[in-house]
Amino acid sequence: MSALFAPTVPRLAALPPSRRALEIPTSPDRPVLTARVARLRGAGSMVRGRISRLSVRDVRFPTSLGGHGSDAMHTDPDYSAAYVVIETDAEDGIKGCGITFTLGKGTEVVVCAVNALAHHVLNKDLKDIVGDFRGFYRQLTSDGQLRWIGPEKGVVHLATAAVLNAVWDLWAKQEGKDPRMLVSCIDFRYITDVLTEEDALEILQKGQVAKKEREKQMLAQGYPAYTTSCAWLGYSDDTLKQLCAQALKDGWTRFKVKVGADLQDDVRRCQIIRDMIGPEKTLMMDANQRWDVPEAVEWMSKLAKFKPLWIEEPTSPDDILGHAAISKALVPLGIGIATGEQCHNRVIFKQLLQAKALQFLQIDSCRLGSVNENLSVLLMAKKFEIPVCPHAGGVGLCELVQHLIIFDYISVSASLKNRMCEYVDHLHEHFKYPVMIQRASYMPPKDPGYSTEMKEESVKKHQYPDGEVWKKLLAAQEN
Ligand SMILES: C[C@H](O)[C@@H](O)[C@@H](O)[C@H](O)C(=O)O
Ligand SMILES: [Mg+2]
Repeated sequence: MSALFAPTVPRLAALPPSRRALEIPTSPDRPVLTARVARLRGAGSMVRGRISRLSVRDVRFPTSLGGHGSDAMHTDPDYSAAYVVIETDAEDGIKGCGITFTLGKGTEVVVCAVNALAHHVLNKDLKDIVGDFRGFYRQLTSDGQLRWIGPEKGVVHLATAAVLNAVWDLWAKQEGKDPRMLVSCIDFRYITDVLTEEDALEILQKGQVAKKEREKQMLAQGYPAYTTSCAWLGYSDDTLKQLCAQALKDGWTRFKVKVGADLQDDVRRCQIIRDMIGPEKTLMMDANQRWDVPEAVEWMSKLAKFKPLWIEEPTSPDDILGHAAISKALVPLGIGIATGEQCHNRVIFKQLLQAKALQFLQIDSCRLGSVNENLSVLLMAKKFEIPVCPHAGGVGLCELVQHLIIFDYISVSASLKNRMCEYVDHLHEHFKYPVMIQRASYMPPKDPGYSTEMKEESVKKHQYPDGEVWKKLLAAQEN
């Protein structure tokens, strides 16, 4: 039902109206493509085209000017994206769009990496790519020369995410997916000690039970969200109060506040927000990797009175045992550990789970190797019974990750307990299929694809350094 995964919606939406009548909604015991439809189209004809063009652009939004997105470590973030578009020779006008999220200057480095990866995609048939998606994923992440500057982490992995997100968008616009197909996209290398292909299939098959009810529930109520928009670190107390009052009016019940730079500031800001939202509503805190391990425990002991559900990224994202130590100290105070937005790959997530280092797992649609790698993490989280609460915000992260988390609920976790997806109220107007929030919940996307496509006008305006917005800003800086 989420447009990326539910077999019915993307295909219905992608087809011309005259052919929609042929579609029969899928159910667990019905193949994705019904025999009748397959016969009419010619089996396999849904996946079509050879990738004939890949373009990548450096798109930046000057969010730092308003302090939007600021935290204890990223004080002047310009929300940006390396924006990839792939086209095919199929002459159907369908293109695949992919992004990865970056902050300003970092974008130009990611753009270079995308260009370095492009030859893996160009001139390939989409059918061959998705026919062996696991192999293709491995080809991209195991490039004999590029993996040296990864492997599967940092700039090359962000570039991999952007490229693969475009492939998923293209594929999702063309056809739906079933459990076996999804499992065949996952590279299980390095994780078979906790999740095998058989485990994955078993989880997904169990996830088919009562799936229709969960789909209906999502369509009616949406997926619960929380907001980070009120309490960026660079916001004044007045802005914080004003945004918080508005969010309460809009029905938000879960809030995240940035902490970690100055304890007195944190105490004051947390007091303001707790007073405004009251004792019952949910509060989360995010330190963005600011502390050492003992410092994290000490600092959070002082903020415990504000009853945070979790502290996010208390220390280096690479410090698995450090997270475990912090978790051991803070869980007795009722504070869980959340992390993931800067986790390199599935291996780090595996170890975080093995080490009992987190209580909330935060996948990121643009840092991990696209849907392929995120699927493996969702399945591992299910195996360890750790709730997934995705990282979103940035540019387009909400648009992408809503597909993953709604899929998680419908087909993997089957639970909403302790689960919610981040929401940030910025930059959605630049997307062709922006997220829809109702009653503080993500309403399932119904348009074809992965909601990755940006409006051409927005891309042109914000392209760095020649777009209209940057030309003006850069000229003003010179004067
Ligand atoms: C620089 C960014 O805005 C981060 O502060 C942001 O992604 C944040 O960690 C979050 O959890 O939303
Ligand atoms: Mg965060």
